[in-house]
Amino acid sequence: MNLILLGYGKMGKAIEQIALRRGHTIAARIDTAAERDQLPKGAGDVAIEFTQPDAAVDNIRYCLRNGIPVVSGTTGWLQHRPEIEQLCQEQQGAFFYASNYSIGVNLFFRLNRSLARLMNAYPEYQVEMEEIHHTQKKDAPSGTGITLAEGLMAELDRKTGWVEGPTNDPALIPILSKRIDPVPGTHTVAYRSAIDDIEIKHTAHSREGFATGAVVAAEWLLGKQGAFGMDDLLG
Ligand SMILES: NC(=O)C1=CN([C@@H]2O[C@H](COP(=O)(O)OP(=O)(O)OC[C@H]3O[C@@H](n4cnc5c(N)ncnc54)[C@H](OP(=O)(O)O)[C@@H]3O)[C@@H](O)[C@H]2O)C=CC1
Ligand SMILES: O=C(O)C1=N[C@H](C(=O)O)C[C@H](O)C1
Repeated sequence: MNLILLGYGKMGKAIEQIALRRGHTIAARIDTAAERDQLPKGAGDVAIEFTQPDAAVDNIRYCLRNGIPVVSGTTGWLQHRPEIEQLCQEQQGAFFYASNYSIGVNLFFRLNRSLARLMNAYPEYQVEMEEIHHTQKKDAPSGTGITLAEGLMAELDRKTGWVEGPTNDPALIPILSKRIDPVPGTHTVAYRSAIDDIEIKHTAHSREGFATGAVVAAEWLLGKQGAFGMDDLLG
């Protein structure tokens, strides 16, 4: 495949390394909307979009309107997801999104939901979450943290929402965000009682897992039509 990298920052560069290793080529490395708008028609087979919260929606719209299948990993814009999915349908386009592309985190998402189902029977445990990332991260809480909270809300009857920071509201899941260099991404879900604590934790050692997952998603998306996520890819 010939890949358009929309966003050539930390993730764009990590994705380039993995893509080249897997035999793909790079059609363009884009860091601004102006550069993107100068792309010739048919410049690449798939775009991989890792930019920033205020740029993602415009980039994804551009791809869908120009018939470019797009894999996005940018976090912090998902309030616009229904609009993007509608545009994808109207344009008969191809769109793939994951808040986290690493296999390990996607296993962790499933473990989180299973543990939450189990904990319905044990109301004496209070659940809380922590996410730690490098200081350049623009959004908080992390997209992965929000996906974990949504998993808890879907399975744990006593939780109806989440909040950033501590809370005394028993219906809300507190998510604590810490920014420490050079952490690529660490997420913990903890159940605490007066007697003991149970914690599950995912620690990324580098960006390799995120980048590999994004390239695999691009390979998988080529030739498909619709809006997809990691559960479609992993089965
Ligand atoms: N889903 C997942 O698995 C993962 C998601 N992420 C998410 O991916 C995003 C990017 O992360 P990261 O690479 O670390 O961030 P960086 O800040 O390192 O890179 C972002 C890049 O996007 C560029 N950019 C800014 N605006 C535009 C635009 N309009 N069009 C094209 N490019 C643009 C920036 O250029 P400039 O610096 O010149 O402004 C920069 O090079 C974040 O939202 C992060 O949360 C990160 C890791 C994994
Ligand atoms: O900004 C990052 O770096 C990361 N962002 C994603 C998120 O917000 O969950 C995924 C990963 O944790 C790294």
